[in-house]
Amino acid sequence: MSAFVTVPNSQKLPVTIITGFLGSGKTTLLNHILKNLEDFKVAVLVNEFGDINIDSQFLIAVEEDMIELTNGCICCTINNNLTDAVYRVLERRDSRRDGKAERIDYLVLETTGVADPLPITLTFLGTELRDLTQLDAIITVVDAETFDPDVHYGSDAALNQIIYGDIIVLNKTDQVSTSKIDEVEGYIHSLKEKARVLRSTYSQVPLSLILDVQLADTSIEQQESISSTPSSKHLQNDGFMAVSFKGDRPFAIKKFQQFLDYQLPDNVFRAKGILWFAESQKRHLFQLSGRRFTIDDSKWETAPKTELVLIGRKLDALSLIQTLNNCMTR
Ligand SMILES: Nc1nc2c(ncn2[C@@H]2O[C@H](COP(=O)(O)OP(=O)(O)OP(=O)(O)O)[C@@H](O)[C@H]2O)c(=O)[nH]1
Repeated sequence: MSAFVTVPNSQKLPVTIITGFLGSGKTTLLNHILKNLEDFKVAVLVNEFGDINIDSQFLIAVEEDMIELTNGCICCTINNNLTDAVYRVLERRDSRRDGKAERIDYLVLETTGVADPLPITLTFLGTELRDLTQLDAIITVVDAETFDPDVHYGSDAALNQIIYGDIIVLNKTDQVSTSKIDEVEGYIHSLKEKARVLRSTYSQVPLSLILDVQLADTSIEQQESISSTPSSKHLQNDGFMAVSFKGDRPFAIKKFQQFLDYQLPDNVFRAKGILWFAESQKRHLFQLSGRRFTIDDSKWETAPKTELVLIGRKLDALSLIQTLNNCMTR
């Protein structure tokens, strides 16, 4: 690491952090950026919560924990140590194994929905990464549909996501009335008076408003006392937990439907995964956020299997896994 020397601003790697509560639309925003950032080569850092990496299902080739995306950009998992992951990207930009330096123009980091952005921000502003990277902005995606002050005020991470967001993307506006959108925007302004709010559906915001905007408040580092030193080694989860389920037999559709209708505990805020149903030849991508879920079909590229992650507070992991086991065909 000490091989790096201080570099001029223009050579620092610009960094955008995407944060936001569970299921708000962060990966959707990341995909929007990757699809529309022509002529830029982006490195993406993803920090999945739970031990099954669902978000990387849209990725193609894997080289160690660095992944080449379909559009030539690269993606790297954080695996609990953010600083190391950033250095892996910087080292790759500096020189690759074949001796050729690689062009990387931008770094986008997607946090988990339960991450407090402050320690992550301080990792960029309060360590030697400050000399190698340029924090551009923290973008916070807020779900206009499931935004609930009780949940948000009960979670330091969720509150800090809004308070430290330089830009707030108020997403899923297709799911709610204008008055609810106004109400949520009112809450956001009550937490952060001068918040810049962009309303969106499917996180479709103009990239010129969110990237290379130089909005990051670099004084955060001075404002925060030494007591909140960057905990980049262990990203904290604010009381949330993830339960992972893998099934090597298919689910019976009816049983899984019953699970969703009657057995899914209220403290599950978010679930996502790949589902294998006995009654279908297809691979089903399952997304649940709040009480709403979607299932999209695609073709199996691998042997069929079920992989599901459920995220919430105080989950009874054993009972959830037992219930899901019972959804599988005998
Ligand atoms: N109706 C609607 N659905 C949306 C919108 N934006 C995202 N979604 C859906 O909401 C679900 C969650 O979106 P993601 O982008 O995966 O959310 P996330 O914030 O990355 O989720 P986690 O990282 O698991 O916390 C997916 O099924 C998306 O397709 C929107 O504006 N409207």
